[in-house]
Amino acid sequence: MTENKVGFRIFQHVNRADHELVEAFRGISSCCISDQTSRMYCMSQELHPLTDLPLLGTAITVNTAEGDNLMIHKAIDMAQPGDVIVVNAHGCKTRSVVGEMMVRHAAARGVTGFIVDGMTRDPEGIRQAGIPVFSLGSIILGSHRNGPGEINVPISCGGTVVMPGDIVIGDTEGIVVLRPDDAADIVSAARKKHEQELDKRKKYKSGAVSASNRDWIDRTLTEKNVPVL
Ligand SMILES: O=C([O-])CC(=O)C(=O)O
Ligand SMILES: [Mg+2]
Repeated sequence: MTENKVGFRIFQHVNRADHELVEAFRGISSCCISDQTSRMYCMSQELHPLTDLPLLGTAITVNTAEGDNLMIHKAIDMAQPGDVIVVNAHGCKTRSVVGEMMVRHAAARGVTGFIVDGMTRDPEGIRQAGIPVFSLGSIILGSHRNGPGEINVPISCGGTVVMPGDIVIGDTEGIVVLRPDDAADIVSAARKKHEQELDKRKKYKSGAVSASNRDWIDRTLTEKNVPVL
């Protein structure tokens, strides 16, 4: 029998979404992507963006003990360019688990963002570090470095399941998580919606009163027998 290491172990292999598929989402707003998932694959808005940079990449997942970042440090060293480090820190608000130096080190290794369901610190330094970071907030207290924790297991982050290799897309609106197998079905519809919105924006700016078809409103009200008194 092998020694039981459940809760304190590292999986190295990640089935990352194809680079081209990931890149196909670049520039599309997270809202337009979310709308193509029946609005079912978003993280909680409690995860705040510390920067206004867009986030895009494949997930490396970390399940870490409250207030401990040993496994996050290890994940930074294991990450490949294009990875986003997604951390379940169990919503712990009494201690940070990621700070500026970690973010800068990760960015230098090609990591494209962090999502931390827990606290970060050094908010100003993180804003200057050049990659997007989302967290529950900032706190001065630093992290322990003892474990336990796990790398590259399915995790919960922002109330959503994240699997290693998933596509994560974020901006100031929020964060969407996509299984690679679902992503191809979503991308063209999401881009179409995004482009329609850009077009409508132009029309509204130029003074067009009705840039979109409004028929559905009265149709729905009629279907529901809503009296207009
Ligand atoms: O050292 C840590 O654990 C967190 C931190 O403050 C940094 O990375 O700058
Ligand atoms: Mg620091």
